[in-house]
This record gives sequence, structure tokens and C-alpha cells, in this order.
Amino acid sequence: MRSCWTRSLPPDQQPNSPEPVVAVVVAAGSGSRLGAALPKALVELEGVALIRRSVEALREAGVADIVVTIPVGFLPLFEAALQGLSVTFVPGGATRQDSVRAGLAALTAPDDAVVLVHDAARALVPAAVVRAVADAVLAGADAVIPVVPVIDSIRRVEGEDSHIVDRSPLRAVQTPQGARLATLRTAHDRIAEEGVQVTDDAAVCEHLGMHVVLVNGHRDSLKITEPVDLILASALLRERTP
Ligand SMILES: Nc1ccn([C@@H]2O[C@H](COP(=O)(O)OP(=O)(O)OP(=O)(O)O)[C@@H](O)[C@H]2O)c(=O)n1
Ligand SMILES: C[C@](O)(CO)[C@H](O)COP(=O)(O)O
Repeated sequence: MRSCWTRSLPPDQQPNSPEPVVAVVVAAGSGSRLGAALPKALVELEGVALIRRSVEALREAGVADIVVTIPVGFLPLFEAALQGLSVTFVPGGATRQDSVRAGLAALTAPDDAVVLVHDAARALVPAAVVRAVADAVLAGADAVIPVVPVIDSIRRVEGEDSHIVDRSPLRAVQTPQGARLATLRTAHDRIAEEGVQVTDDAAVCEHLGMHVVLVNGHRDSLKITEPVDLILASALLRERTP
């Protein structure tokens, strides 16, 4: 059974677009690689929790309803971190994929609403990237993801041996990832029934035969994963502040 805690959206936060864009922000991970005392989404970046920065970035881009998946036992801390922002909290699952599915189930938008799935850990996503993903779905794409070129040399390790991989066609995948709500719900339900685990929502859609459309991501939208990422993100934020 899933529990759900809802607060309604105040009039000043209603979307302007006739086509609603809604979102799931997945924030139920522990952040084991970051190694903080709190779940990663509650960790502060320059005094503001990652989850708050992520929700504010989506709001700035015009996203209406937002469901946030959170780890069990941390509701009061998430409520405090998102004070003044209207979101719906739902308990996350054991994996990111499970958390996305729980979040999608809690959305009350129409089937054809554009839905964006965003990692709380990508707290500095520019509003332009969010809008580019939503616009591509509105323009008719089944599934949309933001990507950036791979800049490191890449090697494939095979036993004791390793081989260089041509990086020129490779892209690193970011969030938010977009689709129509009913499409993404169906895709997640199907892949869960089949017991297949993948690492992102594009792969979930692709598993059902959908074409994935790429838009330009942004380096600022790095996934805060290890302690060094917090240092980098702090520096990026200080650059943004006039
Ligand atoms: N069971 C899970 C696992 C992850 N996430 C969310 O999915 C996003 C991407 O996951 P990642 O950055 O890998 O977070 P963690 O799983 O928390 O990190 P780690 O693997 O270091 O524990 C994060 O915003 C995280 O909170 C989630 O909602 N539910
Ligand atoms: C969705 C994602 O952020 C795209 O890069 C990534 O796949 C999440 O993977 P993780 O293993 O949960 O970090």
C-alpha cells in the first residue's frame, strides 16, 4: 500500500500553458556514494537542500504539479526543506526505477499531460533544459532526454585486457526525461512486470520499442554523486550569483 501526502497548488503557482507539464522528482535514494548523514536530497548546497533547488528549477521552467518520492521516515525533514512550495510526497522504492513508478502512480494529471522525471541530485538543471525536454514532447516525441558529449577517453575492460572506445558518438544522459503521462506509466508498469531493471526512463521507453529523442543538456546539470560534485556545484552556483 502506498501512502500519499498532498498539499494543493496555490493560484500563483498555476501553470500558464494550456497543456499541463507535471513532474516526478526522485529523491528517495540514500546517497551512499556521497556519504552524508542525511539522505542525499536533503544535503544542502550553499545553504539550500538539493531537493529544494531541483523543485525550484522545475517551477521556474513552468512545471505545474510535482510529486516527490522520499525515503520512509524522513517526511518532516522533506516538508521543512520544501516549506512554502506545494508538492505531493510519496514513499520511494528500493531502486530509482521503483521510485519513478510510485511517483507516476501518484500524479493526478490527464493521461496526455507531459511528464518530466527529474533526479533531485541534478539540482542545478537550467530552466532552459527543462523547457527543451517538455517542448520536444509537446512537439510529438515519445520519449525525450537531455544529453552532453562524453569528454573523457573511454576504455572497455575485458578481463586483463582493455580497448579504447570511440567516444565521438557517445553521449552522457541527464534528467529531466520526458514523455506523455499514460505512455510512461504503461512503460514502467510493463518493464516492472517483466522484472527488467534499467538505469533511466529513456531505457524504460526504449524497452517498449519507442524512439528516444535527444536534446542538448548542460554541464551544470551534473548528478551530485560523490563529495567532489558538491564542491563543483558550489563553485558553479557562486558563478551564477551576481
Ligand atoms: N531507490 C531510489 C534510488 C534513487 N532515487 C533517486 O534517484 C536519483 C538518482 O540516483 P543517485 O544519484 O544514484 O542516488 P542514490 O541512489 O541515492 O546514490 P547512491 O547510489 O550513491 O546511494 C536521486 O535523486 C535519488 O534520490 C530514488 O528516488 N529512489
Ligand atoms: C537517470 C540518470 O541520472 C541518467 O544519467 C542515471 O541513469 C541515474 O543512475 P543512478 O545509477 O541511479 O545514478
